[in-house]
Amino acid sequence: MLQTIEWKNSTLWLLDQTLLPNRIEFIECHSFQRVAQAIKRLEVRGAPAIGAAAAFGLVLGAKELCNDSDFGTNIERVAEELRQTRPTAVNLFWAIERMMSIIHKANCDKDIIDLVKDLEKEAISIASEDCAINHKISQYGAQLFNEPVSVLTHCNAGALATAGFGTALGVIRQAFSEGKITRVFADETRPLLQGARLTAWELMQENIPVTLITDNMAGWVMKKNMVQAVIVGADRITLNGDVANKIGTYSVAVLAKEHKIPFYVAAPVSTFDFTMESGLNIPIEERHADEVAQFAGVLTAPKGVEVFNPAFDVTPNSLISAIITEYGVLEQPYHEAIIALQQKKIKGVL
Ligand SMILES: CSC[C@H]1O[C@H](OP(=O)(O)O)[C@H](O)[C@@H]1O
Repeated sequence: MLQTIEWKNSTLWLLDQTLLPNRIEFIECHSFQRVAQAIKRLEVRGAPAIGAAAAFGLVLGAKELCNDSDFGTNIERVAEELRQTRPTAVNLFWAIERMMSIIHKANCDKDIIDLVKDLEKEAISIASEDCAINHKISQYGAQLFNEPVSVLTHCNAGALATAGFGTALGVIRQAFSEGKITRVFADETRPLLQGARLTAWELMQENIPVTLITDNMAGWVMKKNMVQAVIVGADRITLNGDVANKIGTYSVAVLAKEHKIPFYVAAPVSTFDFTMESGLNIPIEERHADEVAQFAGVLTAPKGVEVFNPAFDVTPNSLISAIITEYGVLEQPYHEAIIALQQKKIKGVL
């Protein structure tokens, strides 16, 4: 499995996901600005992956500020520039907050060089923990399947979207290894085709049977009983269990309800926003019109046409059969289960 993110010799290497599946190239990041640019461009993407990338971006920023007389002020500027990259995935803010807490807890006379070493260790922990978390999510998720089934997934919530192994695709990998999932139907996921370019590619690397479909085929595939479950990732989950995920997820959830197919969400606790009651207030990133009106630089719509290009939508908790986390599977009523998760986190039990 290719490394989505690698910290080597104080340099962050990112697999350039905009070039997949045709080219495998890595971006060498020596500055936090280059990391911020990679997040904005989706050269690195996926909620856990952008959180880990931002954490290393902060390390790069701190190293640049080692001899800065106003380190405290300027590292905040680095954090803010990284926060501004993408608004929806809460993992980005969670990771930046976790890194900044290392700085805020350091006493004033701590040597900056030592502080940078602490930050580097924290970023490495965020990435390595994510891998372990993915495996826990995958084991819990695989237990939801008792007989061989085909599943549908949307976008890419795989190793490419995390620091390794994946959330929704992690469950698929684990369930496939146990003979419980026999085929995956991957929505191409317009406009940026994370399903066609990334999910189909990831699964084919491991000989997991995958059938690529266009987004508008999902309903018919369900109607024809070609899939028996849906599993997707998440970018932000609120206290009541509403889920923000790639645009088109809400439509898939409505179709799954109509066809009485279970709709599962797989996500680490770092994707939960414990400050937000419901999905009503989740900021939805809107991206450039060209992503919709062009393909590979070729106009596929009249020049100048008005475009609405939200990168995410929100699925209400009522459409979600279960939320799979590294601490187990949450079921309705989600508010109680998520508050309990929050209490354990506060007590340090998690
Ligand atoms: C485990 S990744 C979660 C999530 O992130 C993706 O969005 P993007 O490709 O724009 O970063 C997609 O919504 C995945 O499901």
